[in-house]
Amino acid sequence: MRVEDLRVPAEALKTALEELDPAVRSALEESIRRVREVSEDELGGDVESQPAPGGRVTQRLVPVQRVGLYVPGGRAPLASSVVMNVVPAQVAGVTSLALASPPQKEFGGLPHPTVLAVCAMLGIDEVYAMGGAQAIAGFAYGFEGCRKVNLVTGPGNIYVVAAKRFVQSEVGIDSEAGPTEIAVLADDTANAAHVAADLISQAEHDPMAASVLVTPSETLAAAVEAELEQQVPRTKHRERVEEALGGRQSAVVLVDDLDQGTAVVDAYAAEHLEIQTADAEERAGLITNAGAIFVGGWSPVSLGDYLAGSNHVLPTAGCACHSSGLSVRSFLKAMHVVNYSREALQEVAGHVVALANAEDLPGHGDAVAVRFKGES
Ligand SMILES: NC(=O)c1ccc[n+]([C@@H]2O[C@H](COP(=O)([O-])OP(=O)(O)OC[C@H]3O[C@@H](n4cnc5c(N)ncnc54)[C@H](O)[C@@H]3O)[C@@H](O)[C@H]2O)c1
Ligand SMILES: N[C@H](CO)Cc1c[nH]c[nH+]1
Ligand SMILES: [Zn+2]
Repeated sequence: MRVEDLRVPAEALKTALEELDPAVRSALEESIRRVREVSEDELGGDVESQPAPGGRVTQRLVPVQRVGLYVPGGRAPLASSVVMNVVPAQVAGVTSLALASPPQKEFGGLPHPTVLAVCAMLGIDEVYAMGGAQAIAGFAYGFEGCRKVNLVTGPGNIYVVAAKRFVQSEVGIDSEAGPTEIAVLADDTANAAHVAADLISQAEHDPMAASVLVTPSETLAAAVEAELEQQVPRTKHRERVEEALGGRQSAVVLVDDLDQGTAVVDAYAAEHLEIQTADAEERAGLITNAGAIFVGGWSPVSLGDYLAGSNHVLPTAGCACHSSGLSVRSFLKAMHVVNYSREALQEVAGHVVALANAEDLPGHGDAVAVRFKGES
C-alpha cells in the first residue's frame, strides 16, 4: 500500500503499548528477559595478548554505530522479531537503531500494533512503515528523513533476502535469513504427532518454507505422514502449509541408519534442526551445519521462535555452512590495537626487513629500519 509519511509517529507507538493485550505483554517481557540474558552472557570482552615482551595486541570489540532492523509483516506480523533484532543490538551497545516493518492496510498504513508496542517496550522510537526490498534499500542508501545505516539485519521473504544480498557493497548484513526451514532427524523413539506438529509449525510461515523429516524408521515415517493427514486440514493456514509441504523443498527422507541421517542433515544445513532420537544430545554434538539445533522431544522450534532465549533470526538456503544466526556478536566489530615498545620493535626489525624484501616492498622494511638508523 502507499503511505504518505514512512516515519511512525511517537503517538502511535505510545498508543500501541497502552492497548497491548496484557497476556501478550507479559509473554514479550519474558522473551525479552531471556534473549537479554543470553546476549549478555555471549557479549565477551576485549582480549589482550603479548606475543613478545613489550609487544601487545588487543582485540577490542566495538559496536556498529547505526543499524537498520527489519521485522516481517507480510503474511504474519512477527512482533517477536523485534525482540530478536533489538535486544542483542542494545546489549552490544549500538546507539542508533532504526526499525522497519510493512504498513498494514487495516491499521491505516502503520505497521502492526503489536510490532509497534514491542518497539515502545524496548525504547525504539525510529520506526518506519516500509516492507520488502524497499525497506532494505531505504536503510542501505538512506532517504529524506532517514540516515543510511551501517548494518541491516533481520529476516524476511525472498524479496527481502534478495535485497539484502544486493546491498552488500553499500552496508553490512547479518545473514541471508529467508524463507523458513525445519529439518527433523528422528528415530522410533520420537512422537509422530509432535514431529508432524513441528513440521506444520514452520510450514505455516510461507508457501516456500521447507519441512523435512529424515529418519531410518519406516514406521515413524508412515506415522508422521498419517499425523500430517490428520493435522493439516485442522490448521488455520492450511493452504499455505499444504503448498509448503507439497513443494519440492519439503520431503520425508528415508535413510539406512542414523549416521547416514546425520550426514544428510549436516549437508542440508537447515535453518532449524530438531534431533529427536534416543541419543539426541550426543548426536547434536556431531552436527556442524545448522542455524540452530533443538535437542530432544521438549525443545521444539516454536520454543526457540519465542521463548528459549536463543535467537530466531537464522541463516537459510544452506548459508548455515558459513553464517551464524543473529546474536550480540552480529552487532560488534573486532579491532586489533597494536602497541609495541621500542625494544619489542627492534627485536623483530630484521624479520620485517627480510619479509618486506621477499615481497619486493623495501619501503616497508625502510619504515622500520629508519627508526634504528645508526644502531647496529
Ligand atoms: N530465516 C529467518 O530467520 C526467518 C525468521 C522469521 C521469518 N522468516 C521468513 O520471513 C518471511 C516473511 O515473509 P512475509 O512475506 O510474510 O513478510 P515480509 O515482511 O518478509 O515481506 C513482505 C513484503 O514483501 C514484499 N513483496 C511481497 N510480494 C512481493 C512481490 N510479488 N514482489 C515484490 N515484493 C513483494 C512487499 O514489500 C511486502 O511488504 C517468510 O518467508 C518467513 O519464513 C525467516
Ligand atoms: N520460525 C521463524 C524463523 O524461521 C521465526 C518466527 C517468528 N515468529 C514465529 N516464528
Ligand atoms: Zn516460526
